[in-house]
Amino acid sequence: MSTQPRSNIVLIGFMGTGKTTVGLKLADRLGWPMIDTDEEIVKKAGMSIPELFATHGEAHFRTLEREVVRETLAGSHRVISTGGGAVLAEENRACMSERGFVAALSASLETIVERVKNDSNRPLLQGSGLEEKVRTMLQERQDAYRFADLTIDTSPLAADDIAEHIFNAWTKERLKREELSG
Ligand SMILES: Nc1ncnc2c1ncn2[C@@H]1O[C@H](COP(=O)(O)OP(=O)(O)OP(=O)(O)O)[C@@H](O)[C@H]1O
Ligand SMILES: O=C(O)C1=C[C@@H](O)[C@@H](O)[C@H](O)C1
Ligand SMILES: [Mg+2]
Repeated sequence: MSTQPRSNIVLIGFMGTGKTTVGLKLADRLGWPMIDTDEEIVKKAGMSIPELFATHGEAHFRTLEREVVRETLAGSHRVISTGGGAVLAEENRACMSERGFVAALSASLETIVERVKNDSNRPLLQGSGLEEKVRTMLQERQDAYRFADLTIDTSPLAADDIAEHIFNAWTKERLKREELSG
């Protein structure tokens, strides 16, 4: 891997917490490209995420996701917005921490339901009982997001302010690292 450690910013968090929306703003602020792992998977597979789940199953989706995480993090100076379940693989968490500054976006149950309820692009949330599905998955996954360098509750905040907050935290960490390395 490249000799530049942690030279990317990685956004993690549950579906609907705003990783794609905030990632675009942050990339704009930094003048870096923004890469969305879900979009890279769609390109690789040549089909949408719902089609991919329906045709090849979730396990195959997760295999492609691990490949895409590894490939995108091999680069530097990128904002990488990840799929909500990418953190479930230990291999992905290790790669994210090694290669990037990791910001976790969170949101209340009510906010998440409100943000995702009219979108049919998330196969794990289709069918009835959306609120119960989100509640269960949030509980199951809460520990997987804890390795982040920073966590922000996005429920009351505008995407621009979240991007600014991450930019400031990342700048602080970079200055500290530069000071330490002399
Ligand atoms: N801070 C915010 N305030 C209000 N609405 C927001 C905010 N962030 C995102 N949204 C809206 O919530 C919806 C989901 O956002 P987005 O697609 O960025 O989430 P995501 O974390 O990338 O989800 P996924 O894990 O499924 O890719 C979008 O309609 C977006 O416009
Ligand atoms: O939380 C998840 O497991 C997922 C989130 C989305 O971003 C997509 O990666 C896919 O729909 C699975
Ligand atoms: Mg997204």
